[in-house]
Amino acid sequence: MPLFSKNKFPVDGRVAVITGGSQGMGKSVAILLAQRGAHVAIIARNPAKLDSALEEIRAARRSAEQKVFLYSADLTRGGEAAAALAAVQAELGTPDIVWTCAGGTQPGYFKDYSSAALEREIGINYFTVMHTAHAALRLMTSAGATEDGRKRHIVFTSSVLAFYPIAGYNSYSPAKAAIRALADGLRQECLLYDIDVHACFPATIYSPGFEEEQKTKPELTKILEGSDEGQTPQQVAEECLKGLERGEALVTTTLMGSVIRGSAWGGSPKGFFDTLFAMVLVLVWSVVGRVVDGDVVKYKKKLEKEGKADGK
Ligand SMILES: NC(=O)C1=CN([C@@H]2O[C@H](COP(=O)(O)OP(=O)(O)OC[C@H]3O[C@@H](n4cnc5c(N)ncnc54)[C@H](OP(=O)(O)O)[C@@H]3O)[C@@H](O)[C@H]2O)C=CC1
Ligand SMILES: CCCCCCCCCCCCCCCC(=O)[C@@H](N)CO
Repeated sequence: MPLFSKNKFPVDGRVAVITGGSQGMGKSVAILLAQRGAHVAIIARNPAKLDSALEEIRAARRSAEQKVFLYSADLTRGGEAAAALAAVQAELGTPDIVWTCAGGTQPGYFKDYSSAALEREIGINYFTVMHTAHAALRLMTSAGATEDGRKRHIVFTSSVLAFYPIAGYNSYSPAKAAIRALADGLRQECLLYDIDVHACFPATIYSPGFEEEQKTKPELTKILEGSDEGQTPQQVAEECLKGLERGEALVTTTLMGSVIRGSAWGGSPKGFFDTLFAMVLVLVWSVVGRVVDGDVVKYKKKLEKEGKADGK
């Protein structure tokens, strides 16, 4: 292996926990890590979906020595997250990698949600991540350093919407932005413990969750995200892993994702080209932001012609 390509995210022989590992991106991440030699535990609510995913993960293993495990829990509750991770520790050992993929949204116009629905979206997209990270960090820190001296990792799954929130996702993007903030702050704090913290920022993933989204997604939102080609869950898992292997703190999975992130780096760790990108994009966005807002105004005028209020 060339000198400068040292893998910063080895998974071989390590214990990896994936929340939301029963379908979509989470299942693809679990399969990919099993193919690379990890012991894999998945956590989600629905036991039947967990069962069938675990069979696929078991079949993907490189060797029969690799252990697999599932645990059904609602991670919006702190107690269940702690119990789930304790069960993984008892079965497979202290987690070396905890990767949160649980999340999801029912897109819509903000005013149309009930207050309870808005709270549910924050629960699914932020509380699950917060509780999982909290429980993981407690286990990891009380277990002390790893035997082989390799770092442990906490990986979050956010969305490009954390950097550029668009109309129709306002129940969801704020939680994804909160994940980005947690990743940056916790990364700094975890320098104390030799634990790396990362966040991944996919754009459209053609997952079962995405199929559900399409049922309530406003036409305007479909127009705004129309330029995004989308990726399969497998592609997203592979791109995330590549970024993690390069040692990136914030990982994007497409060029468009890097472009959107380029305008929003703030104090997050970045490389040389990322810095150049950021300098250029601050200028580019003064045009792009206006163009995209212009699309919304165009859509409004179209609706007015048709005598409709907001496209519904
Ligand atoms: N699809 C997309 O276009 C994009 C998605 N993302 C993000 O990527 C991640 C994966 O998305 P996607 O592949 O679409 O996922 P899916 O919506 O297809 O699957 C979501 C997974 O999370 C689990 N889950 C949901 N709620 C909870 C909960 N309260 N406790 C425990 N597990 C839970 C689900 O299982 P169960 O229901 O049984 O609990 C399922 O395994 C999400 O965080 C999503 O927000 C980011 C960018 C784009
Ligand atoms: C120069 C810059 C050009 C930028 C143009 C703007 C394009 C916006 C694309 C937004 C894509 C939204 C993906 C949503 C992913 C997601 O998280 C949901 N599907 C929820 O799961």
